[in-house]
Amino acid sequence: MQRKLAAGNWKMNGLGSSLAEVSQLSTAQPTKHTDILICPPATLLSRAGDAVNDSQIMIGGQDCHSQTTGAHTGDISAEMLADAGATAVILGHSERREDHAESNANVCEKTRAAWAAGLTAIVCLGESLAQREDGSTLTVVGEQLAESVPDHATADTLVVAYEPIWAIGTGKVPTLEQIGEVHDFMRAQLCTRFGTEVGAAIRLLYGGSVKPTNAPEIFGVPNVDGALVGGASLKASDFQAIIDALDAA
Ligand SMILES: O=C(CO)COP(=O)(O)O
Repeated sequence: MQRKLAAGNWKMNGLGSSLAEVSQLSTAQPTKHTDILICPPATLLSRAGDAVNDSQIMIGGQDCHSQTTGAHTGDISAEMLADAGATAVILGHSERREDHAESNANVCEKTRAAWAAGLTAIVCLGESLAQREDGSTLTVVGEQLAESVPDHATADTLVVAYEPIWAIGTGKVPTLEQIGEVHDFMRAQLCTRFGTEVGAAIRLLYGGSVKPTNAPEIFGVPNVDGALVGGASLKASDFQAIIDALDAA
């Protein structure tokens, strides 16, 4: 059985003092079938790597450039993330798509760069509130999935995160039926494109206001293989409760 994944996206939060939260997580009992990933800001990557110690916790980036080196002031390549100890990178988060005008094509190029550096790409998708309300959720998600993910994905190199934009940081969560509908749809699309074996094994994360209180029911939805957690990943006790709920699901 494919392992589940609890991924924490710290976004633009965290100073050296925040590493105490990572150290706290690193002392927990090993999970049975759940991988744990923390994606701190780039400034903390190598120190977070030190703080996870020899625990099972992995470290990831929040974005990478599509090129390996060059004149791109302020950007970070996938190779640099790997060099700093990352094993994965979040790509195409809605905040990147919005703040930096990232298109599906950009995300696709970045995913190729991540793979070339040996990183697992966590490709994010999700509809806006207007798109949810006008009934175009599956069209939008289907197009993002088709265009943001390059050919030749495998279960080791690709994770897909469904994050409805209107659920991020708002405390609003789709109904379990709505989450299930999108996850079933993404699963079917991945199976059609990459074959049943690969498509069934690619992990599908839900993200958007996941908290210790709602995690158990969300993890009970078929085709939800984990979570991409923002705010609740900043506090070790909250993130640990989400990890525990996933490991028990
Ligand atoms: O954007 C998210 C994770 O990438 C979700 O953020 P919140 O968990 O804070 O809603």
